[in-house]
Amino acid sequence: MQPPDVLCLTLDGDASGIAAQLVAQGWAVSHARSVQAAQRLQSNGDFLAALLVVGTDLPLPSEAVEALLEREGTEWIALCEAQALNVPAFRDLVLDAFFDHLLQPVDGAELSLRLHHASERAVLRRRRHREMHVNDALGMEGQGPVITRLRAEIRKVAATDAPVLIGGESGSGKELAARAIHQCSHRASGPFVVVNCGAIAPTLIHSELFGHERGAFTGASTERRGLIEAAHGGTLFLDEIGDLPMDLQTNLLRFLQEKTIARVGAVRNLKVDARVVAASHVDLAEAVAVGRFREDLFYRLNVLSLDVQPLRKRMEDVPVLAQYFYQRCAAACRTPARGFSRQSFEAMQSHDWPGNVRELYNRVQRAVVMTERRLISPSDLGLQAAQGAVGVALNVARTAAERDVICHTLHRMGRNVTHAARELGVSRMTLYRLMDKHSIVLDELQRGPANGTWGANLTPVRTQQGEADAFGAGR
Ligand SMILES: Nc1ncnc2c1ncn2[C@@H]1O[C@H](COP(=O)(O)OP(=O)(O)OP(=O)(O)O)[C@@H](O)[C@H]1O
Repeated sequence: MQPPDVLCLTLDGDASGIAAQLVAQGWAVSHARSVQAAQRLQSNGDFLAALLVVGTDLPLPSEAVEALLEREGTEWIALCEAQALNVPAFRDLVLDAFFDHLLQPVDGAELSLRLHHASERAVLRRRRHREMHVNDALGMEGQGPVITRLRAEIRKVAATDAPVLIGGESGSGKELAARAIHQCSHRASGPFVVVNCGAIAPTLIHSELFGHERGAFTGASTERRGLIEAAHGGTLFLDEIGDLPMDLQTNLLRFLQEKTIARVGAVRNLKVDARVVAASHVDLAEAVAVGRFREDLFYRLNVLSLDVQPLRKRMEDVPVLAQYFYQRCAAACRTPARGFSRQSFEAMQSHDWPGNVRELYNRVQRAVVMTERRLISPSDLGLQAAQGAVGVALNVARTAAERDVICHTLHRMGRNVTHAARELGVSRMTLYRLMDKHSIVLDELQRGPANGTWGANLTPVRTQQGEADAFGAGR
């Protein structure tokens, strides 16, 4: 087994004795004698635990040390003389930024034990960071204000158990929003059952939803659990709720009020614990007004409501969604395509997307499968090339350019963050923040750019040349 790595930074004095003790305890010690050297080691290695050995030269060069300590994923232990803790600035730093501290002279076994604890803590922190990152987007791509607000609303409604009614045009992402509510809720480990009320034959829908007992009707040779029961402990997603026949609306209302159902042909009721999330692309208030939907059920379902906006009202998300779908499709099939042409992005920006996100997905999927080009063209997408200068929003272009420059510089500097930061004229901390913002992972830069560009989250930027100017998707 590989010995665990520890970074040991000594700012003054001699720590060779401590390093020797750690080696004797089975640690692989990377020793640095300056903050810069420690930063270099940290950029090239992966340390769960690190040790700062402090002598008498206090206070420390605070900004540089703080930047080092702030780096996500490493837990630090301070090793100092007792009187060092009388220096208020150092004492505060120890309290605020270190996992633990030990006083000199130190016992090697004790130090090793604390470093193991620190490593375990770093593993936990990294896991939480990863999970938060995954949960951040709730599986919903897009960075614009509309989708950001929707994600915030989803988190709020997920914290309750009340019914939710989701409105929005077909293909806009209502089911995805319902899944996100389920996944953010305390029911996440339970089932998520989807019922498309418009797709089940009226003669079957009652027994599909509520189940039936044996012999309840001709052909019911065995008892059967319905979809509501199948959602016990989880979430029942009723899509196209406006298509539910009137008599079943009454039964559903009873379920919402009493949390019990009766299977067809049953003599007793069953208790079912399922949260109901319903969606409709028709205006249910209007359906109520014309007598096609029960008013009491509407109010019962509409306790909390979410509106998923059509794609044409959040065009800033189109490039991000297109890249996301491209990557998904390209990973699943052989395609010569390496990204979209500039004209494609322009054509996507001028299209009205009546079929919303589903239409965008279908167009990209078709293009990835069918194209014979390196860069997907508007015709591959089945779109007209945009007329005139339809551009990409300036902020979108800026973001893409910023990411590209950072990736290129890090790659050129052998993924050394310190050198790249110097080259870019920013501090290391700023560079780390920017890498975080653009989801840049150092390891992934090893392979180099596809088509000379770093595409993962890139969106188009206008250049002077023709169709060949585009961002690849960085596969
Ligand atoms: N923000 C998003 N990020 C990634 N994929 C999305 C996003 N929004 C929608 N999609 C995808 O678009 C497709 C349509 O979404 P969804 O089925 O949720 O729409 P819907 O509004 O429920 O449609 P319908 O009304 O026809 O049932 C799905 O493949 C879904 O995964």
